[in-house]
Amino acid sequence: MPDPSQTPKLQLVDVHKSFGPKRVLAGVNLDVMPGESLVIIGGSGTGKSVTLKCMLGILKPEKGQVLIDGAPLAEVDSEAFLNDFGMLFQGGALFDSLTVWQNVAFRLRRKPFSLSKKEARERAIAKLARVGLGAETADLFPAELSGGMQKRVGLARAIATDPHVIFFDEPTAGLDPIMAGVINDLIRELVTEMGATAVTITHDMTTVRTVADDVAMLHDGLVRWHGPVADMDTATDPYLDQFIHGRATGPIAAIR
Ligand SMILES: Nc1ncnc2c1ncn2[C@@H]1O[C@H](COP(=O)(O)OP(=O)(O)OP(=O)(O)O)[C@@H](O)[C@H]1O
Repeated sequence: MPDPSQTPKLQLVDVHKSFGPKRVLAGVNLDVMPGESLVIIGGSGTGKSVTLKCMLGILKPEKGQVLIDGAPLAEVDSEAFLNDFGMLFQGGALFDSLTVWQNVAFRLRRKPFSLSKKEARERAIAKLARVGLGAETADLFPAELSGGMQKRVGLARAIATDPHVIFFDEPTAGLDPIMAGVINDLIRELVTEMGATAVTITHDMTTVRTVADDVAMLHDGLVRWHGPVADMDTATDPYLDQFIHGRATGPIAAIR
């Protein structure tokens, strides 16, 4: 379990982000402790992806700060930061023209890792094995794989460099419920065994229950509820209650 006296690995402090007149984040505060798995939930368009992009430095907040290990993201060596994180993209985002092992090893062949082709292939095959894919998949192309296998390859790529921070963007999108369960279990196992800090965005409640230590719910530009996953079901917040039970009626308007 994370130690609360530690400096958070990632912090959003009063983050504001608008697009023209559209205010998306209106003062978001979030701490993610080292080794913690935070899952961010919220309805469509509530700003989960925008929050993730602010954490990654892809979007710049107009106001507020993103801190990495207590230092402002703007002052962190961005290359070192980027080299220490892994990401599972929604839909896999594999390179069609590269084989499975080349996809997994993509960053390993580049600086600062700079593995030889032989070392990179060996590492890729080991990571594929970790996500349940045999060496026979290494030389296939992504188009030859099922959606679930592609997701596993995406996971192998996300962990290829043994990162300390991993982001999962809608990890079960497009998967059937059984495959979604397999991927959720695998994510939880990997995050625990690597001791990594993980941030997942999803609206899949099964992902929340499998992957989260802590849950943060975004609504109307703010963190509406943040707490341990074990407290989620007994929390009295009506917005959280409506969301986690998928009720059509409640404070969240069903038509947005
Ligand atoms: N680059 C952009 N330019 C203009 N508007 C944007 C941009 N990025 C996001 N938005 C708007 O910000 C709002 C929040 O979008 P975001 O993608 O973060 O939502 P989300 O919670 O991830 O939704 P979903 O669950 O549907 O993926 C949306 O209204 C979206 O249209």
